[in-house]
Amino acid sequence: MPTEDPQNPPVPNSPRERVRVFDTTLRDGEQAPGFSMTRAQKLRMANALADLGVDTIEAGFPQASDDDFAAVQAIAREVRSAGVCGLARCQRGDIETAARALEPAARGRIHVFIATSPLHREFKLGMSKDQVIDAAVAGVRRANELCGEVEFSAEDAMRTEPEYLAEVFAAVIEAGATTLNVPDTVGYTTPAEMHERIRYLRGSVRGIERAVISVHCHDDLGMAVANSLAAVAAGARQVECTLTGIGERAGNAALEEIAMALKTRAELYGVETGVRTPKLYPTARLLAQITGHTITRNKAIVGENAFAHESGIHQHGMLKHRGTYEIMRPEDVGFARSALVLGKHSGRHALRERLSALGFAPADGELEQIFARFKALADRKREVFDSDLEALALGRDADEPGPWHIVHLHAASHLGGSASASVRLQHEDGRSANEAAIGDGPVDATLRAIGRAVGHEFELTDFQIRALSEGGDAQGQANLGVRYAGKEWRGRGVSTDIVEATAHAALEIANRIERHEFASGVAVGPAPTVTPNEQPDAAARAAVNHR
Ligand SMILES: CC(=O)SCCNC(=O)CCNC(=O)[C@H](O)C(C)(C)COP(=O)(O)OP(=O)(O)OC[C@H]1O[C@@H](n2cnc3c(N)ncnc32)[C@H](O)[C@@H]1OP(=O)(O)O
Ligand SMILES: CC(C)C(=O)C(=O)O
Ligand SMILES: [Mg+2]
Repeated sequence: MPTEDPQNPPVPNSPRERVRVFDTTLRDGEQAPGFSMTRAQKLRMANALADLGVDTIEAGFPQASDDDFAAVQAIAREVRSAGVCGLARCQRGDIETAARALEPAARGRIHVFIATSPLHREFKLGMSKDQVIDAAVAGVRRANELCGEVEFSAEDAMRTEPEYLAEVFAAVIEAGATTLNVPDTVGYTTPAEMHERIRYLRGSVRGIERAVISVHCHDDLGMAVANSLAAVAAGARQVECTLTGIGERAGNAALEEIAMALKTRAELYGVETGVRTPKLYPTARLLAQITGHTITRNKAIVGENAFAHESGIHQHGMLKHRGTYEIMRPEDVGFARSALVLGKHSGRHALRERLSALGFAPADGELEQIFARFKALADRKREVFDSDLEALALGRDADEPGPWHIVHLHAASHLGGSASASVRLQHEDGRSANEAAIGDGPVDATLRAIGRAVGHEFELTDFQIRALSEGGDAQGQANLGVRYAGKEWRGRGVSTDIVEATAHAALEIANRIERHEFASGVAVGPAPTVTPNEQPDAAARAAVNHR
């Protein structure tokens, strides 16, 4: 049975028990090489985490540096809807510094820790079992004098003798700790071991009913989330995690995976978190933007492929019933919709669906021809885009996209001033166009110049740059969305130069518009969202989008 917890009332109108989310993106996450954030970045991220609905934000280690102190203080001052926590060793200086940084917090928490395992006691700290208990108790007492909430962590708990760990926890509860954290500091444990350890602690620690049991898992063996969930199943009621799993070495348990596992398998765990899951994807994107580390495409929950399907058999299933290949709704984690990506693994069902969304309704024989050419093209390209499909449907060569081609492009930015671009375009009918424009940066100036050259006023609705490879000669892909004639049009361009990639993307859009306007009897402008064929169970149908 779960522990009765006076500090952790059930969510109103909900029969489920609440599991608190303790986010340590800004402390453990930031500790990883290459993930340091500035004070302003940490503050921005803290506000986003509070909006996401985490219960506590571990904002930093105030003793680490003046800037970390200032970051924790600024977050404590500004964030009101989540608790704010600072980490401290069992040393008076660390604890008093943390208390000062947390002074302005609406709900501050000092997180005191000391390692308890034999290896850490003997080789790192040079302390006996009794000395570690004395330091832990003194640290918690001092923190308790200075702050309303005290959490204690037994670093390397999962490699600590269970009976000794229970002794340490009993002592710190007596000293005033109200959250007891069980870290698997080096990601060594397994779900079965974790379950057994939490069960043991709940049954053997004196005073445990007065504290919340927390778990803090690392991912060295790829089991951080599984171990955290095992702890919850055994009665832990706080999980420590980071967005996208950033953290020491292989990282921490990923917040978004825990939140969605508890939500998706609620019948199994019988608990819930306060995480506003539709904010997961945008918040993860913000973190990636701040740290400069992009989210891996196949990452669970927030990766670009999490709701994308390229295989024909899966696409066919998705078009019939989303539940065939998706266990979560994309909108529940912040994606607009599922995506059916056309590539060499796709089949006729998805192809016909996409062609129809683009305004083409080929008869069966015609579809067979388009399908054969589509497969040949897909064998050569990584993905087949709308512009390629249009070319195939119109009987053009997809590798000869025209009618406009770029002959010359020059873009320059001027320090402290606006940027300029000039383009020369050549049309297949012999016309050429020279235009120049200024803009807020070379990309903007290039877009304006191309728009002028082809005679369209583009209203930019989306602009993203994605690295396709690494290194100095990395290829970048520009994805553009523009509104023209009341419709949304998308284009992509690839180059080692992002301005050039953007120019190719803009030209792709211009060419598509022109081809549509030229091709008689073809509806202009694709609807960006495609809903599958009418099904009896409308709620179970997928909303899918083709990229
Ligand atoms: C598992 C974890 O994630 S723990 C958190 C890890 N995070 C960090 O270390 C980031 C912030 N750290 C720092 O900025 C620095 O390490 C500081 C400012 C805290 C300390 O720097 P320094 O005083 O130069 O010590 P240094 O880091 O080299 O060594 C750690 C010292 O803390 C001691 N120590 C380590 N953990 C604890 C603890 N929980 N309680 C008390 N003392 C501890 C070590 O025994 C060592 O003591 P010594 O200097 O007397 O030998
Ligand atoms: C400070 C503690 C909780 C920690 O990060 C760990 O043990 O991994
Ligand atoms: Mg850690």
